[in-house]
Amino acid sequence: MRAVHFGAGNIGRGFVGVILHRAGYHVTFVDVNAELIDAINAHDSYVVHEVGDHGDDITVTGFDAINSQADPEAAVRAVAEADIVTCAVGPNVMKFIAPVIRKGLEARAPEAARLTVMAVENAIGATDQLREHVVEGAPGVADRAVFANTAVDRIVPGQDPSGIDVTVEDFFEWAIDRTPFAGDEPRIPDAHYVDDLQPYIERKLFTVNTGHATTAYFGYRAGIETIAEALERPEILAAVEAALQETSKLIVDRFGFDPDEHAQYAARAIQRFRNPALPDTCVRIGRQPLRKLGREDRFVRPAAELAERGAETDALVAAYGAALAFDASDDEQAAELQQLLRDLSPAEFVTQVSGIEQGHPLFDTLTAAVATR
Ligand SMILES: NC(=O)c1ccc[n+]([C@@H]2O[C@H](COP(=O)([O-])OP(=O)(O)OC[C@H]3O[C@@H](n4cnc5c(N)ncnc54)[C@H](O)[C@@H]3O)[C@@H](O)[C@H]2O)c1
Ligand SMILES: O=P(O)(O)OC[C@@H](O)[C@@H](O)[C@H](O)[C@H](O)CO
Repeated sequence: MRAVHFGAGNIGRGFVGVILHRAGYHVTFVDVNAELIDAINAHDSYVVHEVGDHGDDITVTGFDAINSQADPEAAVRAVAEADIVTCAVGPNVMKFIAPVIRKGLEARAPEAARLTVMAVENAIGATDQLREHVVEGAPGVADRAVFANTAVDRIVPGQDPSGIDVTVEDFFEWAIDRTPFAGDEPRIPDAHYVDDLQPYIERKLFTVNTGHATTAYFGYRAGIETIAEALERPEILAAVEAALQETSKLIVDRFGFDPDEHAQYAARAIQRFRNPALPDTCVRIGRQPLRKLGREDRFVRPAAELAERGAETDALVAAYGAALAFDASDDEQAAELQQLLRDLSPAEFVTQVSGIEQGHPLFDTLTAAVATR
C-alpha cells in the first residue's frame, strides 16, 4: 500500500509518517524544501522520539521523498498510483498542492480504486477546502477520490534541521470522519473513525489551539521564549485558564460533552503545553497571526458564538488583544499584521482581518481591544 504525504515537516514526519508506516503504508513525502528532500532520500529510516511519561522511540522505515518543484511529474505519478494522499502544509498552502493532486487523479487508471484524500491541518473542514481547490475547473475528478475531514492532535515543536529524526510529545489523537467512506474506510489502527467529526475538531481547535495561542501571545508580549516558561507566570496561566473556561462553556453547551470530562480534557491540554521535555516556543505557536485572528479560527469563532449567546468573552478578547503585539521577525504575517494595525482603523481591522461586522455582538469589544492595544 502506498501513501503520498505533502509536507515533510514537523507533523508530516512526526505524526502522519509514523502512523501510516505503522498501518503498513510505504510513505512518499512530497515537499518543496530541496535540502529536506535530499536528507530524507539519504536515509533508510528515521526515529520519532516521544517525550513524556509514556514516551517511546519509534523507527520509521519504508519511505522516499519527491521535490514537487523540481520534479512535478514524479509527484503527479505518485498521486496517480497511491491509495491515500494526506497533507500537512498549512491551510494557506493547500491551494498550491491541489493542482498536483488534480493531475494525479486525472492520470489515475480508470479501474483504480478511489483515492482517499485527507488534510491533516488545524482548521475546520480543511479537507473540504482542499477538495474545492482540487476540483476547481475539473469537477469530474471528484468521483475518483473520497475526501474525508480529520482532526489531528500532537504537539510537534520545531526540529533540528541537521537531521530528519523528530522529537514529539507522547500524546496523539487522529479522528477521521467515517461518513464519506460508506463502510469501506482504510485500516489505520492509530486513528479512530467517528460518525460526526464536528465535536472533535471544535473541541480540539478551541481547547488545545486556543489555549496554546493564548499562552504564546501573552508569553511573547512579556518577552518570554518558551511555552513552558510562559506558563510558569501565574498571570499567564490564569489568562489561559480563563480563555478555556469560556470555550469550555461553548463546547459543552453545543455538543453535550460531560462538563467534568471536558474540564479534564482542558486541564490535560495545559499539562501537555508544560511538558518540560518539549522545547516549544511562543514564536512557533504564535506563527501566522493573521490566520489565527481569522473569523473561523481559535479566538474569533468561539468568541463570536459566545457573544451571539450573550455569554462572557472577556478572556478570549484579551487573548486577541495580546496577539496584536506579535511581531516576530521572519514571520511574514506578523509584519503584515503590524502594517495593517498602522494602516486601518480598529473597526476596519476587525472587519477585514476577523470578519466581524458592525452590529455583531462581538464587534465593539474587539474594536476596543484593537484601539487600546
Ligand atoms: N506541529 C504541530 O504541532 C502540529 C500539530 C497539529 C497540526 N499541525 C498542522 O500541520 C500543518 C503543518 O504544520 P507543521 O508544524 O508540520 O509545519 P512545518 O512548517 O514543519 O511543515 C510544513 C511543510 O510543508 C512544506 N511545504 C510548503 N509548501 C509546500 C508545497 N507547496 N508543497 C509541498 N510541501 C510544502 C514545507 O516545506 C514544510 O516542510 C499546519 O496546518 C499545522 O497547523 C501541526
Ligand atoms: O499549527 P498552528 O500554527 O495552527 O498552531 C500552532 C500550535 O498550536 C499547533 O501546531 C499545536 O502544536 C498542535 O495543533 C497540537 O495538536
